[in-house]
Amino acid sequence: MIEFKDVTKRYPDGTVAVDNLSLRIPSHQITVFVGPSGCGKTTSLRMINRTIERSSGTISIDDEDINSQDAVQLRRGIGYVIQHAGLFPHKTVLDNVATVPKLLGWDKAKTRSTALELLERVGLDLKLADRYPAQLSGGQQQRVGVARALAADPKILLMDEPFSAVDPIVRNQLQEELLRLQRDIGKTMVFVTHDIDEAIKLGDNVAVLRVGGKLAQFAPPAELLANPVDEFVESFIGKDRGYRALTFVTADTLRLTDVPGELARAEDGTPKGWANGSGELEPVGATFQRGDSLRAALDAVLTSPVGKGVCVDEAGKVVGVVEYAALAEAIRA
Ligand SMILES: Nc1ncnc2c1ncn2[C@@H]1O[C@H](COP(=O)(O)OP(=O)(O)OP(=O)(O)O)[C@@H](O)[C@H]1O
Repeated sequence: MIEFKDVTKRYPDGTVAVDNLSLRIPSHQITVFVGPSGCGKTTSLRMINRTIERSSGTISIDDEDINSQDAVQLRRGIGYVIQHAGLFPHKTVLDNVATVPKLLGWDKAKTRSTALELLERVGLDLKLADRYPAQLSGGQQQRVGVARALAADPKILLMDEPFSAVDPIVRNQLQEELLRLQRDIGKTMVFVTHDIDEAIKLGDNVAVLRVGGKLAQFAPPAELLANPVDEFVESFIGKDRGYRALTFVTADTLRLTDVPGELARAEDGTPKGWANGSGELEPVGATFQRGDSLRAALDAVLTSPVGKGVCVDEAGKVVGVVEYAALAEAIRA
């Protein structure tokens, strides 16, 4: 656990970037700092690895004050990923990833095998290992940045707007990959973004900061959407919060009805289309599974030509359909 207790950062010109911040960042989860420009997200993050020193208060990692440790030693146990990846331009991808292992004096063979394994883990084609950063796309550079930060197997990973310089499609892929990676590695991640959707998607917990470096709310995303503490948080979360909150409710208990005759199925049980009475099949629309969210189920209903969402199992076989009424019932519950 990383704990901030009454932490304040006042820069030499008098700017108070972080004001009396207290919060507990749980281990093995993703905690996101989000808020408008200049609210102290980066300052808060960088105080954890002491690239910025706090003015007062304490920050501890697993109950040990970070100021009682040597700053260089501390930083070696904390991975750090920044916007534009911050790769060394004159080093190959492999050498970038191997930076910390080399500093730690690992032997060549172990360094190389670890670097290659990490590149694979973050979804990079190993053919790119000998390229230079300028020969990669923005998304690929970010993956290298994550691999480099993970190279010495740090317990903590700090990420400062790592995905904000790439286009929305790549950004979405990188977010999905980060969640997949986190399921494997279970690091304590602290992630900074100004994008509330990114915060809600990635965070197990979200700290919303307001300008002046004050904590407005610290809560899991579902709670933030359901119960914003004040108008600032509510307006920062934006519109559609009720709809977006459906992401955090599973479709497990939805009442399904039997498969109607009009839903044509292939031999393997997968849906083929809705019969429209004139001998043609209309596309099924989106489908959902039991473990998906109510939002996915609602999407299935809305994209269905007959207003019935098709529920499938893992193999894609139809298990039932859901109608508006059952969905409305589940949403109200
Ligand atoms: N070295 C510095 N000297 C003086 N003021 C600074 C310094 N670095 C940051 N600040 C100020 O501290 C406040 C918080 O900055 P910080 O970079 O932590 O915010 P942020 O939330 O990460 O912003 P952004 O989303 O724009 O990156 C801002 O008002 C900023 O201008």
